[in-house]
Amino acid sequence: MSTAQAENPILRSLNAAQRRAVTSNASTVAILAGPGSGKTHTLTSRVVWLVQQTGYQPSDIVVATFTVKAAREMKERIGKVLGPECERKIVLGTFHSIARRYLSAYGKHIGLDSKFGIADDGDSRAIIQRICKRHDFNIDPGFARSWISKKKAKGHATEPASNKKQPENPSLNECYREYQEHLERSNLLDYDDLLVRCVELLREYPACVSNIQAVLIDEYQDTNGIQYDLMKLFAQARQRITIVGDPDQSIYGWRSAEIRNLYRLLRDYPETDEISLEENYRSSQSILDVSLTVIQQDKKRYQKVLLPVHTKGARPVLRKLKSSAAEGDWIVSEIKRAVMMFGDMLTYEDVAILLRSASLSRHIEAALGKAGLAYRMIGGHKFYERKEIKILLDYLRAIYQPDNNDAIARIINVPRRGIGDTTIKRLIEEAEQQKMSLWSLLRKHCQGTRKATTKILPKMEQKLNTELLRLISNLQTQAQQITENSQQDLVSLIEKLLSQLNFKQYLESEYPEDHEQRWQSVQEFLSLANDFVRDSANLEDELLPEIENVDQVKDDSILGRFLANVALASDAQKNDDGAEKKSLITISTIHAAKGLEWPIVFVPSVYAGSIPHSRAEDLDEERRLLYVAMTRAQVLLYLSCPLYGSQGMGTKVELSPFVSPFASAAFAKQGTSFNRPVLEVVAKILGRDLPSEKAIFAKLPAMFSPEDNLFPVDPVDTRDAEGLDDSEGYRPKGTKRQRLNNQGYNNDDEEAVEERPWQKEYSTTMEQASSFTMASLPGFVSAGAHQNALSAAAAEAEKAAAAKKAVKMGTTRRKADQTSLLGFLPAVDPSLAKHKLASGNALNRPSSIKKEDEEGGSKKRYHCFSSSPPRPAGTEDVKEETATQEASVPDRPASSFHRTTFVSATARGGVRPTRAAFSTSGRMLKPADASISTSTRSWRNLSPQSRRYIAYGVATCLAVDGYLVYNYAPWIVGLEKRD
Ligand SMILES: Nc1ncnc2c1ncn2[C@@H]1O[C@H](COP(=O)(O)OP(=O)(O)OP(=O)(O)O)[C@@H](O)[C@H]1O
Repeated sequence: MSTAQAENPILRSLNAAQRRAVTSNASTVAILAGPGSGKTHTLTSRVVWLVQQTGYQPSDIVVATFTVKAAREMKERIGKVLGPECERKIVLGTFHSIARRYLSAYGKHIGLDSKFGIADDGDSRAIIQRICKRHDFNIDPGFARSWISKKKAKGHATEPASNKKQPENPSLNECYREYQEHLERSNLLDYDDLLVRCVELLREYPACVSNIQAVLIDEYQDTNGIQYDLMKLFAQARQRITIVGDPDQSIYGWRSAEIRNLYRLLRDYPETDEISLEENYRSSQSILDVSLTVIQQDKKRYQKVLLPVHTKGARPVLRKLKSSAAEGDWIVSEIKRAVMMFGDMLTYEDVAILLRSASLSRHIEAALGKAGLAYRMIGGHKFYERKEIKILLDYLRAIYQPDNNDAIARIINVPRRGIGDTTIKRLIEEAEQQKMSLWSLLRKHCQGTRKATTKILPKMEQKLNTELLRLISNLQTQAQQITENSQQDLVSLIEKLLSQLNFKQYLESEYPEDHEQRWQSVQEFLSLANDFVRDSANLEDELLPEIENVDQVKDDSILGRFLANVALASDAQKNDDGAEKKSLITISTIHAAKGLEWPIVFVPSVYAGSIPHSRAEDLDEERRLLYVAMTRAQVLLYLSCPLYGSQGMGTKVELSPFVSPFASAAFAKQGTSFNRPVLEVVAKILGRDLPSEKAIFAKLPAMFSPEDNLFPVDPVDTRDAEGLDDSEGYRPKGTKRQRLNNQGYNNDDEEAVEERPWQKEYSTTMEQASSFTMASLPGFVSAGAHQNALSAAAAEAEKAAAAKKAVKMGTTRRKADQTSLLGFLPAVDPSLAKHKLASGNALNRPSSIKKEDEEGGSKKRYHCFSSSPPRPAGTEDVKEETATQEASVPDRPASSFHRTTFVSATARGGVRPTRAAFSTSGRMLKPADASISTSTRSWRNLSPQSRRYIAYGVATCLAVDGYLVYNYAPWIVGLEKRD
């Protein structure tokens, strides 16, 4: 390296190979390297180098990334070095967003109306579904959708019929043709069209990219055929291309990503300067070792070196849990433990939970919600997919582009205008048959200029005319004014729309149970629109550079740009950039986590059927997915596997074959002890300051367990042995738990406990997250919202229980407002009763405190051990218990079942009593209301089986109610006899 290079600040943070890549003079540079080796870092530095040292104009550089999030991060990094002015000028974004900008500016040269809209996935699916139904095609609409998409991705979009290879089902071609016609009529482009039409544009009108000096592509291994063509076409003027990629991280095969593109590049550009980066800067050595063990099972892969720069660090964990619900609870407890034990050094922001599929989020979300931990989701459904927001967006789409049939169809009867689904369907069909837009058809109907084949009653016509057509036409005028008159803005347009629709009242009548939350979302939508107006006030930022003699359309409609921004923001959550940024745990699909990193990563549900996925065609790609997930971790990596899958206790699962061969050798069975040496290594890898022991201990809450010992390490399937039923703490509405009498319960009508119709706590998954999303953080789900959902579900369950009780009065002596604890039973793992806490590894005391003790100073109890007091000898119940071998539940006054560890928070050394009172009929009492305890039978008179059930019920109540929240592990709970 020359002295000039050594002094250059861009190069100072790079190793030799990275520097070579950044400064290479070759036209084509291919950087192929493993995860965490600094590929993105190098690519960003090369952009800076090309601007600062080579003298390229920022607007002559195109940088394509794979996700919106990655684009934003790269922009930020570049902005920090080159300044915001330069950052804005670089054409940087996803392939789709770059294509949209070019099509909007130059699309007229290929006959495209610059006011085109974007059909998102939902729109495409709906259109295809209608076509299949209309023609009675014997094809699955989902399959047709992906068939069409694949075809377009492979670059055959413009001539579907010319494909030599006949499709298995000829209806597919017909469906494709109609679908395409429909999009054209509605002036819509779907995601694939954006790329296809951009290829067409750049081929037919190369002048529009004649200024491009360099094209840089991140995550190259996931580009597909059409993206490869685009890359080449963008670079056609100077042929300068830099790509970074890793074949081991190719995970988008299902989206037609072509790993072969790597070989194509080397073939098409034989002079390519190939550079490999061999040092991993991200992860600890043990995380890297275990990740490499996973990927090296693929013998066909392209071998490359990847060496850790960091020390070993904590051993990755592979934890087995009884059920998916227990897995969620364990993840929560482990997150809390890590955050607490690292003091302020780690926050919830440092934690990611990466899922093979979005539907696996349900148990995790439930556990986080129960614990009150806020989180954000990436890769699931988003803010813009909430019902109320979709309605507003459809109105805005209709205003911007009334020929958008789908948007019009969705709002014809929203708010209700008495037009039924059948009429709407007929109208759409009529419009499609007449090859005219729905909007034109409706106008003709209402103006009486068309003899309708579809009958609409005159009353409906009038409503349509006054409520929909006039509204849209008026707002169109206003939208036009926004463009012409800067005084009018997008927000006021939306406000007018809201008032004309009486949207607040509409939400109140349509969604009486959660209209307030929905109205809050609407407010949030307004503030997003406001932010958009503010951020894109300068239209120049959006424009491509002027090229001599090349005509460019200036997309000056802020509404159009706002809608495009919404459509293309599908894989990004807008971060809250407000002053008080909350520390949020991230839940993400593995796909959406590509290119990102977190200090702590959890990969739940590592079982066959989940990863590899049961429907996956390419096992190697599934292995690469797991590899991508594992290599996102910097210092702590946790894999977990329940005994039963997320479908419930009926689906026993096996550990993933990708880890089972070396599970015991490579992984720890439970979370590491966070002792000082471990903390120090973590601090060193992350380059953060480690708080003092004293500072950490001062913040530890009472009853806090410093070890990962709240869940059995080897859970046993006690289902059959215990005769418990097989749910996981929730069951579908209407199904009944087995009566305890059948289980040998004391056959007395007092204990003939009636069912509580316990509902599952959460119906949300990442796919249906909209109803649980917190208004103040777009796309983020608040724990509060979950709590509300939980309370609502519980209230409903209570009501149903009371109603049922009214019918069955006499079967139980519980009062109407009392609920059976038995509803909670199966959520508690019976095997825990036999669980022994690990010896040793108790929490270390801060050295200063030890010293104080030794010197006879004030005796602060920083930790203590409790164990069960000796049993009262010779009592009747002890005998009974011995006789029946039911030793799992003690029959003595309140105490712990097992020895356990806890920490006192008070200087007085007091520990909150670990006991709970309850009435025999099942009502759990908190200490505060102990005086109203009305137990009619003594504990002693219950059978051991009954006691055990009640014990578990109480234990779970504690967890659910949040009482003794740090101590909710069931075996810590004591029982108190009350007569
Ligand atoms: N030379 C370097 N010195 C120190 N840290 C580095 C260096 N190069 C990269 N890093 C750091 O390593 C981490 C990983 O870098 P980066 O995200 O660029 O890797 P990557 O190869 O793109 O990873 P992946 O393929 O997994 O997305 C980042 O935190 C980055 O700041």
